[in-house]
Amino acid sequence: MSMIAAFYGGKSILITGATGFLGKVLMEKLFRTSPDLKVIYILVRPKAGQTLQQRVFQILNSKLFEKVKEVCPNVHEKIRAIYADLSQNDFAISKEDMQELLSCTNVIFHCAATVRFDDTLRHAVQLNVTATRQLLLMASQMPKLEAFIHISTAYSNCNLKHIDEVIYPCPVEPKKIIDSLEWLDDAIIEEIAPKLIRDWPNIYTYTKALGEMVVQQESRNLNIAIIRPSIVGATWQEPFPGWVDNVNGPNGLIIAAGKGFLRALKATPKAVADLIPVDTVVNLMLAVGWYTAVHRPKSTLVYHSTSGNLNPCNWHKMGVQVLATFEKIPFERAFRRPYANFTSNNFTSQYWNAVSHRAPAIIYDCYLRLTGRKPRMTKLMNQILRTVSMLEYFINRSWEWSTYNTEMLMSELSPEDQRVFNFDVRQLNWLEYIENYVLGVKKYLLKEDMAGIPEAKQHLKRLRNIHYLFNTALFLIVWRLLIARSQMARNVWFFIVSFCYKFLSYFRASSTLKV
Ligand SMILES: CCCCCCCCCCCCCCCCCCCCCC(=O)SCCNC(=O)CCNC(=O)[C@H](O)C(C)(C)COP(=O)(O)OP(=O)(O)OC[C@H]1O[C@@H](n2cnc3c(N)ncnc32)[C@H](O)[C@@H]1OP(=O)(O)O
Ligand SMILES: NC(=O)C1=CN([C@@H]2O[C@H](COP(=O)(O)OP(=O)(O)OC[C@H]3O[C@@H](n4cnc5c(N)ncnc54)[C@H](OP(=O)(O)O)[C@@H]3O)[C@@H](O)[C@H]2O)C=CC1
Repeated sequence: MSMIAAFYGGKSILITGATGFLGKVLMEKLFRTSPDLKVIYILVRPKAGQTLQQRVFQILNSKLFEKVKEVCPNVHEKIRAIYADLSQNDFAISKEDMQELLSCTNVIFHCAATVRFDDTLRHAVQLNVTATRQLLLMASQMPKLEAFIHISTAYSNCNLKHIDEVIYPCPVEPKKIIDSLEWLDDAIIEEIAPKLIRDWPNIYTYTKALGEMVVQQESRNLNIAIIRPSIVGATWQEPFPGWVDNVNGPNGLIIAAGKGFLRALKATPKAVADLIPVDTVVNLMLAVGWYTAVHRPKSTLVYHSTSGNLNPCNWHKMGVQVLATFEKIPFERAFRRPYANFTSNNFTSQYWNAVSHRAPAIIYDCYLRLTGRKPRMTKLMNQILRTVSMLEYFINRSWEWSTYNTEMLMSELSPEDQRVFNFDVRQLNWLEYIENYVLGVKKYLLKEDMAGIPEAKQHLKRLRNIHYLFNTALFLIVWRLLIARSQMARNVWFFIVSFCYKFLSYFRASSTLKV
């Protein structure tokens, strides 16, 4: 019997960010392993014209939840969506809902955040710092609360090289920042933002670091733990391999590479690619929830959910495997044949951007214009290159994250829990994982049918022929121009032609002698 699964039985669990990538996998696992849990409260806002109920319905009817419905047929009754906007005061939760949350919640998983690297400082602080403080205040009024699990990121201290499982202080107190944002106007805030974030690469990682400080300062006598995942990737095993549902992080790049838009990347091939499967993170979250509630550690423990120090993979190995998978399982209607050129050199990277990215986009847009269609490739390419530039910081460096607490927790689990809530990344086979990942991107993100693979392969063959034809034509044009304008080129041309002629004559003569 799993102790962790039993712990969540009969519990009321509050999840923020349940409609996000991590949140959905967390809910799925909870329902599947503890179908006797009492209720999961999720704080949701209406979005993209959908009401809360429609959003919940869509999630529960997705492929991700197929297994849950077998184990927990009344899952619809066990999920209670509460209207909330985390960027508002008191989260805009109604009095009745707030009362229910305060009196019933046993465990909180705080996943909600803005993960955009380019968000405004005001919005990122509201979501990643102020909302965390507000939730902690709520938690302090919950008599039945047993554990508060805060999800941060392994990159919250990416201005350091070696990162321990401790909370590091930020140069400016979060409270001072929250207070000043109340009276400063947006223009001034954006002006001071670069000075505040100092050596953090973006507002996201900086505000996540502030969020951790808030957790430390406002923890009161709550049982709190912080989990820091690195780059969260598709599912490894559960509920099935390769599940993904957004274009963040590696996913967007895999699409761009598979469709042949992105063929070169400014990345350090030997830098560690610290990906962690989302189900591994979720298993750790559930184990930490149990451990924090049952063992009540004296201080706030931080757990790293990273792969680099236990089972490292580098960007080169990852790129090679991604490309190998594209060979077997190509994406449909590719723009060019997939190719991966990793370079850490600035000049080479600029060169590849011009030759491999911008030039083909411009040429294709000219073709669209000439055929009376609206040009779109340059815009798309600019968008991809902008995204790549935002991710570059993370693919050109390696970090060392210590994992003492995570390993300690692993050793505390029973063999059954180690199996059901496996977060031992040492067992991960990267090649298999990456293949399933690419397949998952094709199936669940691009919604491409496997039956289209032969046609996709044919399309790639056509692209290869066009590529050869284009290169040959280009070579001939350049050569013709050179011959017309340069004596040296004419001499070289004369030399080659006479050499070929002599060679052919010799060949013909020797074959005549043999006869
Ligand atoms: C050479 C070839 C190589 C081949 C081999 C490849 C091997 C594999 C290599 C793997 C390398 C991995 C490196 C990962 C490093 C991650 C580090 C993370 C570290 C921290 C982790 C964390 O702790 S935490 C989560 C991370 N947090 C994000 O990762 C958000 C980032 N991101 C944004 O901060 C915004 O994204 C940003 C960028 C501002 C743009 O912002 P933006 O406004 O310009 O664009 P948007 O994102 O809004 O997208 C506008 C619309 O384009 C749609 N779209 C976007 N990309 C699309 C696409 N590729 N295909 C189709 N559609 C796409 C999208 O769906 C929207 O569509 P719609 O408007 O309809 O919704
Ligand atoms: N994905 C990754 O690579 C990593 C993620 N993390 C952390 O994990 C956590 C979850 O990330 P992930 O699932 O990937 O992110 P997503 O962007 O997929 O999900 C974010 C969630 O936060 C919710 N949210 C955002 N703003 C509000 C708001 N104003 N009111 C209510 N809810 C809001 C979103 O709701 P809605 O659907 O309405 O937008 C969504 O459910 C975050 O804390 C992130 O920092 C850490 C390391 C890596």
